[in-house]
Amino acid sequence: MNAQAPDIVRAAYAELVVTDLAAARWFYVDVLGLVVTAEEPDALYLRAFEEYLHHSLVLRTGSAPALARLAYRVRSPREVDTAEAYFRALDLPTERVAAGATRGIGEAVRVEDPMGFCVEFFYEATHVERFTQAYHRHGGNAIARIDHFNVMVPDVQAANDHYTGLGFGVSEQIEDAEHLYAAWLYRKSTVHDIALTGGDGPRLHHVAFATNERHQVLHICDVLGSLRAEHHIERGPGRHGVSNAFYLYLRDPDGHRIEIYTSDYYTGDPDNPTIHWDVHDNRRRSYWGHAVVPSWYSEGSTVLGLDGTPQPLTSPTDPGEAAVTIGADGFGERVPDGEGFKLGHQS
Ligand SMILES: O=C1C=CC(S(=O)(=O)O)=CC1(O)O
Ligand SMILES: [Fe+2]
Repeated sequence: MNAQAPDIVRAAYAELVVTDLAAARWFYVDVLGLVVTAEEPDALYLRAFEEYLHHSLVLRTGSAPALARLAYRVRSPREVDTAEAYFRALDLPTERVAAGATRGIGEAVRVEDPMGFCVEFFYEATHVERFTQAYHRHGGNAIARIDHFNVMVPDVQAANDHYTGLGFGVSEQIEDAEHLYAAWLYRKSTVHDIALTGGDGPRLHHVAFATNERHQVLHICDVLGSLRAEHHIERGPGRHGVSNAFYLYLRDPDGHRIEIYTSDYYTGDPDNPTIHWDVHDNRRRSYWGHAVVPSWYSEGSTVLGLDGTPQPLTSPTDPGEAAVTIGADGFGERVPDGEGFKLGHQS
């Protein structure tokens, strides 16, 4: 009999390894405006304004940039036990960690999932002051909360199946008749808590934070411009096809990708339909047809396994999205309405 999947509430925090904590502090606190919950000589614990759990991002000093782990909150302490039983039944490397293994987080279970990511499941966490209406503290770039993780995997279908097995709904997919190129899956009532991007993996593609309004996304761009730090902007601002969100992608001083994201949509009804995008639809990733900078498809962060060592990469066996897409989000030639997609000439 299959073990019961844990009742996962949402994507809750990520721990990133950074090589220069002061530079990371400048980016995440001075530029993005995240709140410092706690600070140690080799670690920062950060949260966004609407968050009352201890943190949604841990930055820890290390010799090379990496994703240490992704963490999901579960619905009760008992669900931590359920998670442990579920992953042990899958015969995956699993360990129980005591409260305080991560400052501000209670007892948790950590697993190396089938894709090679270290993923933690917890319930108990220290509550701290919530600054939802502390408008005197918000900058024009106020970030509300963590929204989702995006990971790079060589087999999107297998990763999709792992997460649906954990009870995630599928909100959107990019596909053709032969292949699933990307997928977005959710537990909370938004478009996703986890997105799967095809490519060499396991790698972290990005961690995304949500703002409540588009002007806060735009203000981050203006702040970076005024600081002559515009090189941290990788892609956007723009409107996604998938998710319908208004987006901006940044690269932090170590190259970790951070998305700032707002205005996706509700997915909370049990019959929420999956949206299927044809891989040839140029609007799928940028609804206005803007080109997607090649680094957005090709670059990601190293991932540490449960033992803390970098995970080796595996390449996809099937052709990737950029290999099969005509136009690849570029300046395609407009085809008469109703005759398929705006197809362009791939450079
Ligand atoms: O959050 C996201 C929503 C949509 C997209 S995409 O570029 O529109 O596919 C990427 C993304 O996964 O970062
Ligand atoms: Fe995203």
